[in-house]
Amino acid sequence: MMDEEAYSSSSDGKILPLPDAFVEFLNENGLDPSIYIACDSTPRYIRLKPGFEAHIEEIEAEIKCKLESLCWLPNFYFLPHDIRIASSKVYQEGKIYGIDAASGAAVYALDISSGDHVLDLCAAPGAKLCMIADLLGSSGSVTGVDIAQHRLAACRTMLQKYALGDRCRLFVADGTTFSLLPLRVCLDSKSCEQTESLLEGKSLVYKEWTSRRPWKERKRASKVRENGASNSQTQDPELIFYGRDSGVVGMSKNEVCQDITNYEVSKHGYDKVLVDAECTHDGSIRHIQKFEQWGWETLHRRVLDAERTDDLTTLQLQLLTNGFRLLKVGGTLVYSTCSLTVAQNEGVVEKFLSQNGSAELLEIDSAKTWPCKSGRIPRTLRFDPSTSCTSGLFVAKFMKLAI
Ligand SMILES: C[S@@+](CC[C@H](N)C(=O)[O-])C[C@H]1O[C@@H](n2cnc3c(N)ncnc32)[C@H](O)[C@@H]1O
Repeated sequence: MMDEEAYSSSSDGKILPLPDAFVEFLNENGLDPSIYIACDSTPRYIRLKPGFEAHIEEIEAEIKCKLESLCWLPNFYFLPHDIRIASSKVYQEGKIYGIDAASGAAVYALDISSGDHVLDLCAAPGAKLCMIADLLGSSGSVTGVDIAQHRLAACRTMLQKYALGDRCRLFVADGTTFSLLPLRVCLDSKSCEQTESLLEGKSLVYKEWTSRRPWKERKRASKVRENGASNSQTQDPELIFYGRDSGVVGMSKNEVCQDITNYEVSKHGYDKVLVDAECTHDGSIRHIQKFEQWGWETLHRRVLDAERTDDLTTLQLQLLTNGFRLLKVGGTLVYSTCSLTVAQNEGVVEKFLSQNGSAELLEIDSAKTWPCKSGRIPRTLRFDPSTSCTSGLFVAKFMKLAI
């Protein structure tokens, strides 16, 4: 339980289970602290893996509760607070997984079609990446990038658990400088049967991925990581996973990691990019609640510190700019954060638009039936617990125009 002194009152006199410093942070950022009152009643959600619709009764029997579907998002169900799914067979087999409905909406905003090549620039731990891979079906590809190796390793585990990795590649890399194209050209022209051979010039080709990598290869990767730790700007992307249909199998390292020109990007860049950027997580009620265990004193350093917020907005703009650079002309990008502050959302969007003449802010068509509010810039969206019965999320969508 929280300390008595950790309670604070909102402008309408309601008692909030939040420390004064956090309420002050919300007030400074123009956020209504009372949205956090709904935190205890905000539902949890699960997504049913497509193809398992006929198994719903079996799933209900196993988790011992009736599942109510969410009317505005396909395959999403409410999960009562007292139901635990982690030890259930259906969860362990990957038929259901926990993901907030607002996160699901950000992925739907991408409007993924079969055959798309998708880049997820801040992919770990991977709930959105799994959903992207799910929506992609049996063509196209998804490339996940994250700077945190251990978090991306968790994402790899999740992809394997849900059997969604066939068309995925995962790179440990800095999303602000990541510069690899999708392997669309190669996917069209190469067959996986060339895997066992060596290419001319003795360049090694990637064989089918296995978790049991040869000792020499693991040593090389850890050396690269060590060197990179002292000079993260020049670190090469490290491929930590690729599926059998990701286009990597049968390719040489040089082919996978080749340099690109702007002309190539405009034609062969990604069809869709998700930049679910690092942020202060202040919109994620469950994240804020964790400070009860971590100690409210750490909230200042992790969320409220103005210097950290300035660094974050710079990082967010760089991630958005680089994600947009890797988009082909006519492609679309979704920028999202689980912060509700203006600086990390509309502030970043405004700066980005002023620096990128080929970016157009798009209306998100599917959002017409979503229970969310418009952001301070028209066409942007805000989810929050009291409006949407979800965690807080900001979503903006852009298209790359030919100029
Ligand atoms: C909000 S989380 C992403 C959540 C993820 N999209 C999901 O659905 O599970 C932000 C992620 O950005 C990553 N990150 C932070 N700085 C980065 C950078 N410069 N390049 C790539 N990823 C970065 C963090 O490691 C973190 O995993």
